[in-house]
Amino acid sequence: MRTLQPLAPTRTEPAARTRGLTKTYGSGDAIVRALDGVDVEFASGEFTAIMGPSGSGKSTLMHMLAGLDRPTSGSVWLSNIDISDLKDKQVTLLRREKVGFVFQGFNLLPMYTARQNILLPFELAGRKPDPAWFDQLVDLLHLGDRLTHLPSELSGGQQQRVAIARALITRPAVVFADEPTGNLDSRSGSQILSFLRTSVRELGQTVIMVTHDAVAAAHASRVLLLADGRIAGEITDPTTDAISAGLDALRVDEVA
Ligand SMILES: Nc1ncnc2c1ncn2[C@@H]1O[C@H](COP(=O)(O)OP(=O)(O)OP(=O)(O)O)[C@@H](O)[C@H]1O
Repeated sequence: MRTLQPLAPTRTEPAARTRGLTKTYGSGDAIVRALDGVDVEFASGEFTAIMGPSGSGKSTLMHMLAGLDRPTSGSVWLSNIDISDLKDKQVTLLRREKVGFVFQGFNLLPMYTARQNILLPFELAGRKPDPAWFDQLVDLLHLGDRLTHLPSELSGGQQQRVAIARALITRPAVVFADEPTGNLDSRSGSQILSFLRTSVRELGQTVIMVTHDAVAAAHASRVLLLADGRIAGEITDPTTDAISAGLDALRVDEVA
């Protein structure tokens, strides 16, 4: 068993934060305020789940934080860099360096082996990976005997473990996970959530996960509740029951 090396134990500034973050779609009577003046911070080395009713702005918030879309107004800092005013090309380069993604549908390249998929971010950036870090992640995610396999030869859980290794290989400031267990059975899903939690607790990774699943969110150290494009609440050290109660309270507010 290898000794796990923390990512960067001295980092103290938030991994990501927003001020007055607003995103509207459409105009006039048809305007939709997907995010409405959101102020939020994500500490380095924290595992946050973002929850809320359908249409509350979860995906929009994640896209803004990851620099995949632009705010209408307000600011987003990723690793203390204000990305709101950067040019598209600068955001793309920053995202490549600072952000890892884990998607519901795994999003692996079908003609690449597991090893090639994990190393893809380095291929794109034209940089060399750290072989010791690669070995450590492969060990941690139990992928040692799957590296030469294509995604079609892997189970869903194994494919998602490859996707997590690919997200972590660049030691990004933030890993964004979008419903990472949505396509998995409960056993594989719970393994994936444990790996994400281990990456936070033992490697110092910062993870921000969007999910509808209270059981999944209970693996996080904090749950942010969104409603109508605003932060409607926060639960620290969440349990499934506390999360369900928080979501129920939002539904009651919606009906009232
Ligand atoms: N490209 C777009 N054009 C117009 N409206 C949009 C667009 N993207 C999102 N919206 C609207 O913004 C609001 C927030 O959407 P968002 O997808 O962020 O919610 P969500 O909480 O992720 O929802 P879900 O849980 O259903 O995925 C919704 O009212 C949605 O219809």
